[in-house]
Amino acid sequence: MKYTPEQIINDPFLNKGTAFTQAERNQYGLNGLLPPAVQTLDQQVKQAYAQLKTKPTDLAKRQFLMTLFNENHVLFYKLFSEHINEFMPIVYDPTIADTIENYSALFVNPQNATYLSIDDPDHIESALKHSANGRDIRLLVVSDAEGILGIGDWGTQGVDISVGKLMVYTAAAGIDPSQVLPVVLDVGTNNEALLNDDLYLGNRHKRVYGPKYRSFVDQFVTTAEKLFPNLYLHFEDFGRSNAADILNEYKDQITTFNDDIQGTGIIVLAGLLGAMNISKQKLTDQVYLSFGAGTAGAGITSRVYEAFIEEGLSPEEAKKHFYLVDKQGLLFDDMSDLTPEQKPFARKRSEFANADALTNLEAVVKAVHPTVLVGTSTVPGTFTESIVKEMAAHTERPIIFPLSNPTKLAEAKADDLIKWTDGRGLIATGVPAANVDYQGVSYAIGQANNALVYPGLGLGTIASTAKLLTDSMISAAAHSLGGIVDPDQPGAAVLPPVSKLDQFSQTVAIAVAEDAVKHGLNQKPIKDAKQAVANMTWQPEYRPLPDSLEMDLGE
Ligand SMILES: NC(=O)c1ccc[n+]([C@@H]2O[C@H](COP(=O)([O-])OP(=O)(O)OC[C@H]3O[C@@H](n4cnc5c(N)ncnc54)[C@H](O)[C@@H]3O)[C@@H](O)[C@H]2O)c1
Ligand SMILES: O=C(O)C[C@H](O)C(=O)O
Ligand SMILES: [Mn+2]
Repeated sequence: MKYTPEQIINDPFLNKGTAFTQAERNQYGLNGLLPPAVQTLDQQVKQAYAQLKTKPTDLAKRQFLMTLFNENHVLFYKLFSEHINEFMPIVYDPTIADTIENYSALFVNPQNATYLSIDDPDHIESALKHSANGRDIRLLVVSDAEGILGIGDWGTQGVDISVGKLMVYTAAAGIDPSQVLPVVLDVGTNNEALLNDDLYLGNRHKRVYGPKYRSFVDQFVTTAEKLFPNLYLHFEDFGRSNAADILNEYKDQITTFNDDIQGTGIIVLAGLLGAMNISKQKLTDQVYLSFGAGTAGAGITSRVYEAFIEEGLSPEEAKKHFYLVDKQGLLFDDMSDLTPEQKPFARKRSEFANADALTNLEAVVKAVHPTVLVGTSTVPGTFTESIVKEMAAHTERPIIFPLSNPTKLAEAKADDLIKWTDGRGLIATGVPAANVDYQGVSYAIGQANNALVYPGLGLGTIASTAKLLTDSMISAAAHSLGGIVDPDQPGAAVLPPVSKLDQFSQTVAIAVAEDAVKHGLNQKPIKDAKQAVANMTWQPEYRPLPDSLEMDLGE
């Protein structure tokens, strides 16, 4: 394909805006298509940051940043990487939830995403091909948007979670933005508000389930694998009835990852290991209670359980440490509506004198005395003062992770948890939380969000050319985050700070790549996993336009 000068300026992968040098303006026919001044990338970054600062709300800031992204990827990522701590909550969770809820009304640009419709499976291949436009796609994030964060079903509007997750991959781990593709599978929506909204941009019918749905997903997976043979396929925010089934179907065949199940499992395990470093306790002495045992809750439980086994417990011994609470209360093995992921951790009624009364969190906390309480229930405010105080009465360092996103759905707020536990709580939240000052100590609150690990995990897996993503690689990722925080500092956080996300993403990536190579999963020869990760890491800086670029200067 030949480019016209205009097309270069309008292609976010090529555009440098005012940073095109005079020589480039001469070569590519850009004279007069830009203001005369030639700026450096740093000058552009400063100017864009100043403009961002004039925006009154986080949503307005996000829209400004997305406009920048649509115009110029290098500038967007340079700006993002210089302000990672400040921009994460704007580009990603929690502000991303607002943009998903308002996607159709705010729509201006498809942002190089691919929109696949269950009503039009014949166009899966051409749509993926045309979106990739000849790019070497190595990483694809796909969502069917049935379970966006904790806000439910958002149909086509969920495309923004694929876009947003990919932005974090690049900002955190330096995945080349020209090698990624965000995809939404529009299989309908059960969100009545969307179905009745004139502006809604997705398919206007109920969500399709069953064989037709699965065959659509399969057609998508097969086609994507065919078109992009070196693909790392990331699934995000699928519903509870599909997420684990889909992962189980493909995880032993292709390099694939479910963020809500596996990514969340890694970050929570890493947070628990961080908590153990602080409390000097043993992981295998903990009593673990999951409140909300859906995709994330069951995924985390399974990962932490595996860690107990790795530390030497037998499966029977390990299982005794885990309790799942869902809508029914404590999950018992005689319940007819357990998911396959819940079943292994369901308890026997005979273990309790008052089993039939264990239908709410408070009763279960009283009965089992958890030392770890993880919330993935989507029900805000459920870690109440009396529940937390009851838990804290029976353990020296209560570990409490209210993880439901976005902010409005969190089971508790960090400052309340610090107060209610008299500063003894080891707390992490799903969205960023400010330090909590309590009785002369400043408590740093870790962010137990899968965004702290999925970028490094993906980079390490892709760089190592691993043919599968294994439990061993996942475990390596979870164990790699130790040693960054000083656990003996008063008020230390259980996880490293987001401000260092770009640094520790490299640490995670190297640990994952080394594990893959150690187990012979690499498809291409790799001498040095660390070097392979470094070679794969993209930097936001202007490069010469490709030699292969052919110009149509109309002369
Ligand atoms: N921090 C993170 O990295 C992270 C990662 C994944 C998910 N999450 C959050 O976890 C939450 C759940 O996500 P998911 O993908 O597991 O959703 P899901 O729908 O698969 O699971 C939610 C579970 O909570 C249960 N639940 C609903 N009401 C309840 C109640 N009153 N009491 C007890 N349980 C109840 C549901 O029955 C379901 O099993 C979301 O808010 C999501 O944002 C956070
Ligand atoms: O998207 C996030 O912020 C984390 C997680 O994947 C979620 O679904 O909540
Ligand atoms: Mn998610």
